[in-house]
Amino acid sequence: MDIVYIEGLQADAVIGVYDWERDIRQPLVIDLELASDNRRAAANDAIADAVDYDAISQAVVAYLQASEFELIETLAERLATLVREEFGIGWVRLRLAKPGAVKAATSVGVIIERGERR
Ligand SMILES: Nc1nc2c(c(=O)[nH]1)N=C([C@H](O)[C@@H](O)CO)CN2
Repeated sequence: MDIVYIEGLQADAVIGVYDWERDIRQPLVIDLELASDNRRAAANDAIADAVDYDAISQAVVAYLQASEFELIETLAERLATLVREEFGIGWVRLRLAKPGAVKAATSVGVIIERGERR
């Protein structure tokens, strides 16, 4: 299995459990590892045969900007489903960070893996 990755994808979203968080947008940072078999794309030198990190980045940012969940767990789960279903990705590892959430921490967040790694 090969991997196509996206690192440090940033967007602001309505996210959080507290009342004050429902009226503001907060920065989120996403890292994605996407299962791929890069051999066909490499052999044909064709984007049509590749996992298109640009198209996936655009879809993820659009989803983040429109989302209004309370928990980052929920958002992470929905993003993993979006990537797998819309782009036919068999396995994804997703790290969702909410850097401003805890004053004493550089960042907090979740890491999930969904699908079969093969
Ligand atoms: N496991 C989680 N813990 C917390 C979350 C969360 O989404 N998942 N959210 C918050 C608050 O919204 C916090 O980010 C405000 O600073 C607290 N704990």
